[in-house]
Amino acid sequence: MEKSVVVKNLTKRYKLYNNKSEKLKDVFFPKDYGEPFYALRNVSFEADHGDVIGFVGVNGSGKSTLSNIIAGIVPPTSGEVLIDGQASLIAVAAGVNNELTGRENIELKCLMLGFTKDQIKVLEPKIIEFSELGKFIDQPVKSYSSGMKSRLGFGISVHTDPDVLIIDEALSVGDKAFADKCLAKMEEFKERGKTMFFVSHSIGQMKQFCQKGIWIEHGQVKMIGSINEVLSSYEEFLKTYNKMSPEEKQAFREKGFES
Ligand SMILES: Nc1ncnc2c1ncn2[C@@H]1O[C@H](COP(=O)(O)OP(=O)(O)OP(=O)(O)O)[C@@H](O)[C@H]1O
Repeated sequence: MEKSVVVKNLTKRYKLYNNKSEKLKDVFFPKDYGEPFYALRNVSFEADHGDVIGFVGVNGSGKSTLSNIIAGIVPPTSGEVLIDGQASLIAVAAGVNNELTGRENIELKCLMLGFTKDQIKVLEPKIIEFSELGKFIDQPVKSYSSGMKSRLGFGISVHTDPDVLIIDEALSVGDKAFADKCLAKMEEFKERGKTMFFVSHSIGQMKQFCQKGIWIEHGQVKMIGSINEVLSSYEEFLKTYNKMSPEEKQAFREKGFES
């Protein structure tokens, strides 16, 4: 494949229900129940090999939905994502099974990615050392803090060498020392020409790390360009957005309801 990632006309529609009974009835009468909500609408873009692209947008604009679909964790309602190789997502709430221990998660994820038992024996100690989880590695992940889950997810993703790495807010929950270690690893990936998507509310990290930016608003691409261009327009918009009352902000975010 010439491009690293091709995203074509991606739409994700959820349905919102007022209660559980509505959700059940929707199975039988899908036209009558549930209010459609578009988390993404006709999103298209391409990434070249080695691109480091930041997704910006206010809360609820669709950045995580897009990240999850690119990683293959959430199916789109329509449209498609083509990836040259394997994509891996690092996010606080994704990719790890809460019922399993940290070690079991490492083994499961590596097996799913096609690593042999001998390869896993080599990888496992490296992932454990990177994650700095100590004896918690043999505790179920449901007992982990969000920072600990992020450490485990980060450790697994960077050591399994994906072709495309998606980092969704995973740095914001760790402490500074761990975030620095992750940023160093991400720089290493960048030097090796990997394609990366980065979601963060930290404008500073975006500027430091990304070359290109995609601004998502109401589930649609508002702007694609160099990271400096996109961030300067986005920061300009934030000046107005930040002055809105909580009600006005909510009304702005809920625009996805309009079909
Ligand atoms: N499973 C779901 N069911 C219904 N709505 C959902 C679901 N997942 C996400 N959404 C909605 O889709 C919209 C986009 O959510 P998403 O998490 O992609 O936003 P985001 O840009 O990543 O926000 P944030 O900056 O707060 O992380 C939100 O309005 C959210 O409520």
